[in-house]
Amino acid sequence: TIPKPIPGGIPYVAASAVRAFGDVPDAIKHHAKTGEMIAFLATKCVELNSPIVQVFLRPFSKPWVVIADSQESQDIMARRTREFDRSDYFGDLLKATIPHHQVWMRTGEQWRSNRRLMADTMAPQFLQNVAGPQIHAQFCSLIRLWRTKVSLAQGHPFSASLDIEGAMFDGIWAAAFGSTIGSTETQVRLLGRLSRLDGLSQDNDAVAVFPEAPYPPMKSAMSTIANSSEIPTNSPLGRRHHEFALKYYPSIRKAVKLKNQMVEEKLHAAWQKFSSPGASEDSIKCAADLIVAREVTLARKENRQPQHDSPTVQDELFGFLLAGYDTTSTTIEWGVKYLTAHQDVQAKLRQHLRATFSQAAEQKQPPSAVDIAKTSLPYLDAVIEEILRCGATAPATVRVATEDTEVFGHHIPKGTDVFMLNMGPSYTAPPFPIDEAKRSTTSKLLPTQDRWTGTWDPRTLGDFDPERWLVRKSDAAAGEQQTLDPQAGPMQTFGGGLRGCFGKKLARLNLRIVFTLMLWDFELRPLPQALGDFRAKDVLTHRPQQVHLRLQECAP
Ligand code: HEM
Repeated sequence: TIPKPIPGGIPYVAASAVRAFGDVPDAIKHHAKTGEMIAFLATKCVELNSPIVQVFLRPFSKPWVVIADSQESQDIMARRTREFDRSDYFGDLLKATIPHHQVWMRTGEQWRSNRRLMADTMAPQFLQNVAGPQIHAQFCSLIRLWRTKVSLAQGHPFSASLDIEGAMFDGIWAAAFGSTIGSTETQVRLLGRLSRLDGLSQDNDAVAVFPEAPYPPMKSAMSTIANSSEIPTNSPLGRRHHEFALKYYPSIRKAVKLKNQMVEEKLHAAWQKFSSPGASEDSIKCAADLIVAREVTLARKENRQPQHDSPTVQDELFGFLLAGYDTTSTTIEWGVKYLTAHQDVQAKLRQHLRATFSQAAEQKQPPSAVDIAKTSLPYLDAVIEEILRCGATAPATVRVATEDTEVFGHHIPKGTDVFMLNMGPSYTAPPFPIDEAKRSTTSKLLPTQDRWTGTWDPRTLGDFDPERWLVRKSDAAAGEQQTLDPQAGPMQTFGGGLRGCFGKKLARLNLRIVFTLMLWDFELRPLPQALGDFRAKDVLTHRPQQVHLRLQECAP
C-alpha cells in the first residue's frame, strides 16, 4: 500500500506519495549523512517552501503534519488545547518504561492527580533549599575532576560528554534521593592516582584520552533503561516490542529489576521518616521525601490510606530522574560549545558573575547554591535562553488533533500527529512568509502578554547572541539597568502551554549553577576547527555529536 495524503492541500513530496515507504528512504539518507532526524522535517518545509507540510514516515499509518512557524505553534500549545493534546508518539517512547507517569497521559483527571503529587518539587522552597544545594555539591566534584584533568592534559583538549553526563546524573540523583551515587567521584579517585598521562601527543591539538573507572551499576542501569526507548522508535512493533524487551531481554530486565529495588528502597526510607504523626517537613532532603510527605497529606485530605509506594509514586519519582538528566546534560553540552566558540560572550559572562558575586570573589570561594538561585543575573539568564534557543535540546514538540480541525486553513483530521519544530524557520532561520488571514482566530488575536516583544532581524536568527534577550530599564532608585525579557522572541525548547515542560524551573536553576561554577574556575579556551563543529545527533534529545574542552584554570 502507498501513503494516503491528507486531502486539503498540505504540501508533500510527490515522489514519496507513490512509494510504499513514503519519505523513509530520504530520511534514512539524511540521517546517514548528518546524524540528525528532526532537521529532516525542517528540510522538507524548505524544499516545499511551506510552513506546513505532510510527511510519510510511518508506513501504514496516517501522515505526520509538520509546522515550522513559531507563532502558530505557540498558539496550538498554549491556546488550542481543546483541539490538540499529548500525542501517542510520546507514549510509545515512554509508556512501557513508566506506565503510570504523567508525561504520556492525555490531559485529564489522572494527569492532574499526578501533577498535584509532584507540584511541590518545582516550588521555590524545594528548588532553593534542597535541589539546588544537592546539584551544586555534585557539580563541585566535576570541578575537582576537571582540575585533575587540566594538570594531566597539559593544554591538550579532551572529550567532556561523559563527564557532563555523569555529573548531571549525580546531581539529579542527589536531588531525587538525597544520597550520593558518585559517578564523578569514582573518576576523581582514579585520576588522582596518576602523576602523568601516558601517550600524550606532541601535537598540542590532539585529544588527550583519560582512563575511565567503571560507572556505578545504577548509572549503567539508568542508561540501559533510557536507551531502550530507541526500541519503539526503530521497531515496526513499536511499544509492544519495548514492553517485551523490558521483561525478557536479560540486560534490560536486570536494569529494570535494579531500578525497581532502588526506587522501593528509597520510598520505604522516606515513608519511615514521614509516616509518624510528628514528622516535620524540615526533614525533607530530596524529591522522594517530598513526594511521600505530599502523599501522606493528600491521603489525609482525601480521607484514604496513603500509598507511599504506589505505581504512580514509583513512576513519577523515576520519571523525575529520567526527564531531568538527559535533557539537562544535552543543554550543558550545547552551552559548552557555544561558550567556547564565542569567547567574547564567555568573558562577559565571567565578568558579570564576578561583579555580581564580588564578596565570593574576594573570599576566593564560588557562590553558594542559594545565592545563585536568589540573585538577579540577567546576563547569565540571557546566555541560558540563547543556549536553549540555538541548541534546541528538544527540537520538536508533538501534539495529536483530538478532533477534525484546521491549521493555516488546511484540514487536519482527528488523530493526526502534528510536529511543531522548535528549530529552523522562524527560530534559528528566517520565517516563511505567512498569509496572516490563514492564521487561527486565537493566533490572529494574540493577547498582549503572549506576543514576542523584541524586534529581532530575521537575518540574525542563526547567530548566537544573548543580547537579544536583554532590555534596558530605567528605575529612579537603581538607575539604568539591564533586565531579561523572556518574551523577547521565540524559544520553545520547553514546549508550551499546559503540557509544556513540568521541570523547566529545575532545569533553569541547574543550568545557572553549572555555568556559574564552570566559568568561576575555568576558561574554556578555543578549540581546533575539527573539534569545534556544531553537528548534532537525534537520540532521545538533540545532542552535539562531539563535545571537547580545552580548559585553563582561572584565579578568581
Ligand atoms: C533543559 C532541560 C529540559 C528540556 C529542554 C525539557 C524539555 C521538555 C519538553 C519539550 C517537554 C514536552 C513539552 C510539550 O509537549 O509542550 C517536556 C515535558 C516534561 N518535562 Fe522537561 N525538559 C527539561 C528538563 C526537565 C526536568 C529537569 C524535569 C524534571 C525533573 C522535566 C520533566 C518533564 C515532565 C514531567 C514533562 C511532561 C509534562 C506533561 O506531560 O505534562 N523536564 N520537557
